[in-house]
This record gives sequence, structure tokens and C-alpha cells, in this order.
Amino acid sequence: ACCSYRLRNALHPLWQSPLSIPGGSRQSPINIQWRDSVYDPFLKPLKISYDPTTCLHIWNNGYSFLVEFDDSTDRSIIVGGPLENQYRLKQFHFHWGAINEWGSEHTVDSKFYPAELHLVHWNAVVYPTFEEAVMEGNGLAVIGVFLKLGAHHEGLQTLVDALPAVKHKDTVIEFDVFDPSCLIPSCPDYWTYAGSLTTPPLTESVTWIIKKKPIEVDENQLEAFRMLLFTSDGEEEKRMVDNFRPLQPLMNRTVRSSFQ
Ligand SMILES: NS(=O)(=O)c1cc(F)cc(F)c1
Ligand SMILES: [Zn+2]
Repeated sequence: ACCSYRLRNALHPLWQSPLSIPGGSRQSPINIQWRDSVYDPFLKPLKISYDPTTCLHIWNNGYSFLVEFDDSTDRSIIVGGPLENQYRLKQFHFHWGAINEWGSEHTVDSKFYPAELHLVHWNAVVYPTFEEAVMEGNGLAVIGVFLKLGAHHEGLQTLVDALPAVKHKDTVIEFDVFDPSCLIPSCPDYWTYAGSLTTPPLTESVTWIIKKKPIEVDENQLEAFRMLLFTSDGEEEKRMVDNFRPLQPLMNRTVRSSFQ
């Protein structure tokens, strides 16, 4: 199975294979096999405290759209869970498919969701900058939330309404009050494992915290993601879809669960 991953990575147009990541032994995303995850009673509840006024703007970076936050102070942080320090919110973004059959980066028992939210935090207690934290094993903490097709999501809609303004690569729109905790399920259950960024530089610096419960969004909201473009204004239009990395080998890792 491992070599087929390498082949798949090598063939996939967007990503280097683990062969080119020195000692690539903790790459992301992975399939989470529910029955192989190990309940860890010492895992704490994850504590999330976001200040909605730290929200800055939405940016189409040509791969996804990022909602970026002012991370110059500890106003929006997470602490607890598997984390030894508190981590500062820097941005959140999504990965999605061209159709509802796939789109998430992680899978659960080999099931894909139509989309996946990543809330990216960095260890400002230990490292002076995000760029340095990206290079360190305990530098980042990313909360992953699965999106499933269902009811309209009120909180997401304020974000969806702004997307036409960032249709093209390298466009930005001011977005100055948003509380991303409305996108996180109230159920406290999560899986956690040691992994990597899923886009270049693919550094092995991420403590992943994957929420067990998905949030529900409706078809129109998913379609709004698919109207974004990878391409800049004036270039031949390429729809921004299927911006997820192929699954990576688990290698010598255990996925822990916060629940039995
Ligand atoms: N997709 S991801 O959450 O692993 C991620 C986060 C980040 F801050 C930078 C990246 F390039 C990729
Ligand atoms: Zn991501």
C-alpha cells in the first residue's frame, strides 16, 4: 500500500511525493479508521476562545480562500485537548470537491465528505513567528471540521455572501467581524494525531484535531465554493475545485480519540 501512495503522490500534479520530503514519516491527510483509534482518557477538552474582532479579510490565494486573523496578540486562541501550550488563530480555509462525492482531505473509515474546514493555529508561546512555527514539530495545531450536505448554515452564509468579491486568485476583501466558533460542532469529541501541512511546504509541524461530528451546509453554499477560480482575472478560467491532497500512509502512527 505504501508504494501505491508514493506512486499516487508522484502522479498527482500538485504535490511532491513523500520521497522528496526528508524523512516523510508523518504526512497528512490520512484515513481515520474509527476502530483502530485508541481512546486516551488523559486527553483534555479543547478550549476555544475566539475574539470575532480579530478577523481581518478574505483572500483567494489561488488554492483556497483564507479568512485571516490578527495574530499579533493572544485574543483568539485554543488550549487544552492534546496541546501542551496555547495556540493562536492565524487563518481558516476549506478544501472541497467538484461534486458532493468527495472533497475532504481526511476520510473516516474511507468515507469522503464534500468539504473540510481547517482552522490553523500556531504556537506563539514557544516560537516568535508563524513562519518559524511552520518548521517545528509542535509549531501548529489545525482543527479539522467535516462539512456534510444538509441544512442551510446561517453562520457560513455571511462568508458565502462575500465570496463573489474574491472570485479570482490574489483578490482580497475586508471582512472585519466573524466568529469562526460558529463553524465548529458543539459536540466535544475529536480524533488527534501528529501530521503535516497538506499543501507545500508539507512540513511535519501539525498536531491535527479532527472533530468527530460534521457541520451541515446546503447545496447552494457548496456551489458557492465551486464558483471560485484558481486563476487570476484575465486568464482562462479554471474553477477552484478538488483542492485536496491524496491520502498519505499512516506509517508508525496511532490516532487517539477523546471519546469512547
Ligand atoms: N491545509 S493545512 O491546514 O495543512 C495548511 C495550513 C497552513 F497554515 C498552510 C498550509 F500550506 C497548509
Ligand atoms: Zn487545509
